[in-house]
Amino acid sequence: MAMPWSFSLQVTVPSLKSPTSYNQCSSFNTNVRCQSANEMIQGVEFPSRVGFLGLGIMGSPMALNLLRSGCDITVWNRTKSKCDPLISLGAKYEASPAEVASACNVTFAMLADPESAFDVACGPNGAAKGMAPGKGYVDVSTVDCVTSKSICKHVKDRGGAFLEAPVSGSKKPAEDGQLIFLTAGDKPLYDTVGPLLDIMGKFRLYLGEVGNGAAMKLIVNMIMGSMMATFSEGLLLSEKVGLDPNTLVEVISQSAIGAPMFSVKGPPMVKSQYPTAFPLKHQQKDLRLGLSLAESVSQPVPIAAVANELYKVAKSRGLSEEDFSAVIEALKGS
Ligand SMILES: NC(=O)C1=CN([C@@H]2O[C@H](COP(=O)(O)OP(=O)(O)OC[C@H]3O[C@@H](n4cnc5c(N)ncnc54)[C@H](OP(=O)(O)O)[C@@H]3O)[C@@H](O)[C@H]2O)C=CC1
Ligand SMILES: O=CC(=O)O
Repeated sequence: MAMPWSFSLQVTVPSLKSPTSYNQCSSFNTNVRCQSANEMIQGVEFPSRVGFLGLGIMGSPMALNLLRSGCDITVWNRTKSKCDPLISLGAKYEASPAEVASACNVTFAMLADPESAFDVACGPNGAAKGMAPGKGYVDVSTVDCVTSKSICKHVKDRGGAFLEAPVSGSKKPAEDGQLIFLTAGDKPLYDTVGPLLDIMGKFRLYLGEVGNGAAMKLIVNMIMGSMMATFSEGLLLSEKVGLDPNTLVEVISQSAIGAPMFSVKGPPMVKSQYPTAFPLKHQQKDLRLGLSLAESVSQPVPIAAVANELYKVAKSRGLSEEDFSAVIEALKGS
């Protein structure tokens, strides 16, 4: 049975998994759905109006992919100018999160941190004010479990449904619709927004109670932050002992510890280049939240704790807005 916040469009939805299919979408009229020759999904149920709050590095391409696939999108961002490219492609605009939520059946939020996610959802003009029975709120920001549960409560107090759905994957996966969604919360809402998650991502997981998605995301990023820190040490050590760090990257890529992160970030790191995909300040935030999660269950995480200190040093050296791979700079100069 269709949930109250959805309706059946009975249309053909494109697979947006390759940049080629983006290029085939020449019209951004929200009534027109682009079609790709392969991987068509028939009769998909979409929420009729979709809101998107937070158009930073991640939110912008995610909202763009929804727009390009024909969703009726309404956007809001604290810095309004970031809405303009989407508005010029056919997105609607509302002046506050509350107004977006009020105008839409389902509203996504992609905010920087727990404070901004809470404020945008539950502040004076927050999305919760626009929630009502039959509406859904999907928070895709990386936050801690306590914040997520608190946002959930505010949404539910207004009669809405809530799903936390933090993503794994960075700027490029967001652009390519290749994100991984780690969701938890109201299952009917998960089922309703599934087709939207499939436009933005390649894989989704439903983990049950609110807090489980946030915890999974923080654990993944705690590991990632530690991996990047030790990779940085290895690159610098290889250079100091007279080895070519690019050769180290190559060796790692062929070995059991090979990971796309090392192959993609390694070569620019060797050249001291850190084009921002995942801001260092967000990686440090995730380590901080991961440590707090570990503390809450008395789990020792000494490696992550040391890695966190390194990111704090990098931040103090003015590297917050650089890519998190710039953490290597914190190890230089001795
Ligand atoms: N970049 C990445 O690779 C990934 C990031 N994430 C997570 O996704 C989230 C967003 O990341 P990303 O897009 O990179 O971050 P950005 O810093 O690019 O964007 C942050 C967004 O939050 C908004 N914001 C910040 N503070 C406030 C506030 N006080 N009130 C209202 N809005 C605010 C910004 O608005 P404004 O434009 O006005 O500053 C912007 O829209 C973070 O939680 C991050 O950890 C998850 C996976 C990958
Ligand atoms: O949160 C960052 C990511 O790359 O995932």
